[in-house]
Amino acid sequence: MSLGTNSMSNDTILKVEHLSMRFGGLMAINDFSFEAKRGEITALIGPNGAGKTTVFNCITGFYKPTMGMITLTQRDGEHYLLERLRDFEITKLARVSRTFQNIRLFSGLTVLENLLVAQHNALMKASGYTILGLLGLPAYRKASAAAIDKAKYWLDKANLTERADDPAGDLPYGAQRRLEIARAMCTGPELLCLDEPAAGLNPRESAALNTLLHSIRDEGVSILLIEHDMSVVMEISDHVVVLEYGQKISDGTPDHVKNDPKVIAAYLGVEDDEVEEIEEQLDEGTI
Ligand SMILES: Nc1ncnc2c1ncn2[C@@H]1O[C@H](COP(=O)(O)OP(=O)(O)OP(=O)(O)O)[C@@H](O)[C@H]1O
Repeated sequence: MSLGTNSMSNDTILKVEHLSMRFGGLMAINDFSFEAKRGEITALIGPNGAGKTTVFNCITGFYKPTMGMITLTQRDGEHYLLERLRDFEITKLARVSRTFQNIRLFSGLTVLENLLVAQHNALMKASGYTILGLLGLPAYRKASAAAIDKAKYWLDKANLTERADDPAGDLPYGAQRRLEIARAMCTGPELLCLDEPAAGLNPRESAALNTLLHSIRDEGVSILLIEHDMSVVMEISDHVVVLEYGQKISDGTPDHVKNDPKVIAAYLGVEDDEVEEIEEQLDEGTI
């Protein structure tokens, strides 16, 4: 649902307010709020089962939240309430794209074809949805050339130009991950949501991923990611939000979060009364 424009800060691309998600008797997300800033990489982290994927699924329309409001503000100030949109509308209207934990490419199509298929909707629109449009309309020819240019641009950014004509399924794992992200970029998102993009990557592939994510951010596209690999999170994120048992326990810069006793306790699996002890150890510099 588009709300038009209003005075909310245009620096915030995503505002999640009082989000709750119940599965039967389990409150997977409980009154969770955070903001992601435009042009930043925001990481959502937390121990296994903390609720990260559930939050992602609420933002991208796979789940309808039990309660709460999720506002996406585009560059031109247009607002969308994501919890009221269907998943395809979230991609098409609100311009939110996502990737999944498990790679979902068209493995029999070439690398280039994967990037062109992602632009199918824009091309069909330019054709006027007619065969004559496909064959002769100048608008279609222009859109088709633009689609090829965009595909070439993201092939280059993802360092995949040399593999453009190879089947996507033949690429090494890390290259498939970059292709998935390049494909998402071909849909022209304002917010890119990545579910564990570094999972299973070797250090070289991880470095190539970081380069790609930085180049996406440098174009002004905002990134929200779930990631388990702390070295990736600390290296590439501008802002980190930490979830535990469906609730926010920390929110700030990577440095702030890294030194937050509550976060250390959550990751070490200690009880609440041991947090003070960790605080003392942090002050003494013994951890
Ligand atoms: N569709 C569902 N039905 C029932 N329970 C669910 C469903 N999806 C998630 N849950 C539960 O909600 C809680 C949060 O799960 P979620 O997958 O969001 O956590 P996570 O932080 O992404 O975990 P991980 O790091 O292991 O992927 C878990 O207890 C999980 O079992």
